[in-house]
Amino acid sequence: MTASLLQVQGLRVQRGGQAVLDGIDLQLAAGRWVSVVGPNGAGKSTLLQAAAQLLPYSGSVRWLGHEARHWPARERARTLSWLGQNETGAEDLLAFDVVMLGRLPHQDWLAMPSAADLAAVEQAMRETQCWPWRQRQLGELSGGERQRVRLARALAVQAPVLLMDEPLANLDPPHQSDWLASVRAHVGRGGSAVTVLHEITLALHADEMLVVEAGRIAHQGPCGDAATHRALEAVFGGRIAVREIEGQWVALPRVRPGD
Ligand SMILES: Nc1ncnc2c1ncn2[C@@H]1O[C@H](COP(=O)(O)OP(=O)(O)OP(=O)(O)O)[C@@H](O)[C@H]1O
Repeated sequence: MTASLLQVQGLRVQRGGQAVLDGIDLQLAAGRWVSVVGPNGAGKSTLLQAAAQLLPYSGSVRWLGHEARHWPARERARTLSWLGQNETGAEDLLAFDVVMLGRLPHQDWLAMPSAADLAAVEQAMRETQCWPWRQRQLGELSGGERQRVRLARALAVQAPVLLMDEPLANLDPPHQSDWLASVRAHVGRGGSAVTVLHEITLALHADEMLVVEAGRIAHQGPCGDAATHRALEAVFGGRIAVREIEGQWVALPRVRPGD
């Protein structure tokens, strides 16, 4: 039997006095990559943030069998690695120190980084190709370079679960491909990943897709399924068409629905 990654029941989240999510039920299996897609404002980030315990909610969220509310924070932080959308801050920290923040859940209070911490940071910075500028301040780096440092921070946690909201923001195509390879390798080692993506063609490389629309899960299914492609086209008002090109699923823009 496949292990459960996430079980959500009756998830309800209010923002600005409005119910943004109102009674979401969801089950995800472990050892897979799930991409979360949908129009602006649909509630994708809210879903990920509430599941990660970063927003107040009502209902039940269980990760790997743990009721998330009662899960000790340190254990949770070692298990769920979080990368938020448009993160800012830490601009005056060296890139190396930003990535080392990913090791906090493994470190004792005021302890020096261990050999394992240093190795994890170097490995993550090499994986996202930001090791050469480890001694530069985050604020001196370009948007894509900063994002690679933040990705390295998330990878340095060496958590079994990656939760990433818009991880490809500002990344050029080669680094987007490198990110795909990182996530695939993570899942190949038995890890799980849940990622919000606007790059639909890249999101179609995942194992499974959650299509979110107006605060509800409009569809959940394998990325290669025709039903998933129909749901995707519908949720974007027919403004994309999913086609197979050279063995890959690709989302083509449509100027007008039906073109
Ligand atoms: N801090 C906030 N205060 C009030 N309302 C908010 C807040 N953040 C988001 N919302 C609202 O919650 C709804 C869902 O927002 P959310 O960020 O989850 O959408 P999203 O699907 O991730 O969108 P996008 O694709 O634009 O990132 C939107 O209507 C948004 O306006």
